[in-house]
Amino acid sequence: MLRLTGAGRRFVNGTIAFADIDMRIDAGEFVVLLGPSGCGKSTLLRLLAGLDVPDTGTIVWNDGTPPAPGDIGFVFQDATLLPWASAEQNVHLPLRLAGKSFSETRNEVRATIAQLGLAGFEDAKPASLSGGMKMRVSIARALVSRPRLLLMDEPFAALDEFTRHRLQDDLHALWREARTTVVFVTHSIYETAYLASRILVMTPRPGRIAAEIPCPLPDPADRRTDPAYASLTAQVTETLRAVMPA
Ligand SMILES: Nc1ncnc2c1ncn2[C@@H]1O[C@H](COP(=O)(O)OP(=O)(O)OP(=O)(O)O)[C@@H](O)[C@H]1O
Repeated sequence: MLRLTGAGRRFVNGTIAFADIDMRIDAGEFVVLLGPSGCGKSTLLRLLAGLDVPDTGTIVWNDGTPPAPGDIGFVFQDATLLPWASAEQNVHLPLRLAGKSFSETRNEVRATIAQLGLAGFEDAKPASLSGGMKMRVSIARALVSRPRLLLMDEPFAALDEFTRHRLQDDLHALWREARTTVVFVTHSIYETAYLASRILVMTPRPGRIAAEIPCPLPDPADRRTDPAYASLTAQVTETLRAVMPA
């Protein structure tokens, strides 16, 4: 889908977020960027979203043109919902910004809400939803325009462990079904091993891709108890230990 070559980003204050990043994202992958705080993961996602540009290097899209608005969905750590709008209105927002009325997109909006397990909560305002439900609305909003690329920046970091597991399960099931290309940023080794089809490990700032770990795990109903999952988390832990400075 895309390739970054020698990409670097240096801010005006001199901070080098990342340097010499070579990476490719293939269509249908679930790529997890795993790295310590401040290694430039969010900046890298912003670059993939077209919200920022590299100072050095290039980003090349396979079909020659950067994706149009609507081709990329973005989910942040905070659900960033409009507090005065219902779940349904929040999910409709990107379609509204693309000039599509609610009446012409009602079916897509409601189907996406149902896909995220929120049928019956269409009229609920964010204040009446739990943290996990708000994040579900946020993911539905990112998916409603059927993006080619879904970028997720630590979306589950603020959730409790139970809610986090359920959202990981549901996201993984959605990905298995639709095979939307996902780039997911996290600090969590367990989350990485559970979700990824390929892991890119980043070093502390300036971030570099220090290791790549393919994840040939099967798609079991419960990956968490699979011995292959345990050995993958051990492999990721060992890789982190090897690439992090002492
Ligand atoms: N606009 C900016 N101007 C200057 N420095 C910035 C700017 N944006 C980010 N940085 C710095 O660049 C580095 C990388 O930031 P970024 O948010 O990409 O890291 P991250 O790996 O996503 O961190 P975290 O995991 O804590 O969210 C950090 O040191 C940050 O303080």
